[in-house]
Amino acid sequence: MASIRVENVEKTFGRFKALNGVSLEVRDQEFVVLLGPSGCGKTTLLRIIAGLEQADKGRVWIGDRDVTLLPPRARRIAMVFQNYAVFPHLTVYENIAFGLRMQKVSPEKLKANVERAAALMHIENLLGRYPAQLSGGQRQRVAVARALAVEPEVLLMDEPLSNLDALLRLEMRAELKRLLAESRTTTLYVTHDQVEAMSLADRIAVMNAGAIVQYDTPMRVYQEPASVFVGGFIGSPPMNFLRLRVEGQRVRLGSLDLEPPAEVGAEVLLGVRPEDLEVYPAEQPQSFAAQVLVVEPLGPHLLLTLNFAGQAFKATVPPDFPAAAGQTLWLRPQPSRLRWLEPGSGRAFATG
Ligand SMILES: Nc1ncnc2c1ncn2[C@@H]1O[C@H](COP(=O)(O)OP(=O)(O)OP(=O)(O)O)[C@@H](O)[C@H]1O
Repeated sequence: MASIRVENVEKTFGRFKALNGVSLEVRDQEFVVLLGPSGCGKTTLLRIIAGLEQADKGRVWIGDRDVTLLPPRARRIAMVFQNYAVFPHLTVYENIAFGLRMQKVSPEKLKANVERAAALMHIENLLGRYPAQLSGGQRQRVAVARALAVEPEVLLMDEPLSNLDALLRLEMRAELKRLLAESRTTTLYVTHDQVEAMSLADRIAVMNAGAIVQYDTPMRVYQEPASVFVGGFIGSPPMNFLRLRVEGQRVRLGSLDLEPPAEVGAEVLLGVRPEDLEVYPAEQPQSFAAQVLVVEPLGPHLLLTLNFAGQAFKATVPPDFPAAAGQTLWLRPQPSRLRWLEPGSGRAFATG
């Protein structure tokens, strides 16, 4: 097992800059998720680490080895792809053994590694079957077992759950979390699914337009997004951003009198998550009024869309909360959960 270090990697396709000076460090045994919208460069970064793509600039280390110029097979990595390509004409055993046969390991080691990887993925009883006789989730586990069988120093995974239907995907997510925790392999995992990223990662590297825009634990990324982009990309519904005027270093929001960071200009964005707004049917001290535009019953809660001074935002309330379109409600944000951001750049102000 080993750490991964990427330093200042750039990659251009024609005139399109897919990676714009990316640096990233994944600690030994850490599980890091690369998260971002389609086209932001996640797969390109993973392929550069795997050696399937050459960077224009920058370096890649695995452990203390500079692998920048090494071919994929010399990097001691294993990859699991979206379409996980298990070979249909080979049994589960032979699928898992595939990489080991390529490496020409001894028959004893081959058998031991296949059995260990199969046990880790809990598919010992399926070794004699062919892929056509497996469920999607089982095939997925064969692909992960095959990757782990070669004892890679790092495991690279590119959207490994995206071919599964929604329910199986949910099940496999928890399975994978448990199984990979047992294997303790350093893992870099690509997804555009923010819930998957939150669920699996020790740390999330959020990417946008060829750059890493925040790298932190899931809870920090969720509660303290570095920008409007991150707050909007993570969380469903996303974080609300209210544009407010600053007067005499204060921001008035209904009867709330807030102190923004010292560096603010004439306007500021106030970021607050829907679940961090307390909602009341009658006027309260330290609150602001808003009109209900839409009520959506979602089961565990009602999702409200409200209007404050021409700006729409969301809040959640318990399912039995009396809310109807057209009504006025009063909202009080939890002070510790407020986020101040700069309207021009969308960046969060540093908090103390
Ligand atoms: N071989 C290539 N030739 C030209 N452009 C490419 C090539 N590979 C990737 N790109 C472009 O580089 C950008 C980043 O692609 P990449 O596959 O890394 O994105 P991604 O974040 O993984 O997206 P997705 O989630 O859709 O897979 C995209 O705009 C893509 O079209």
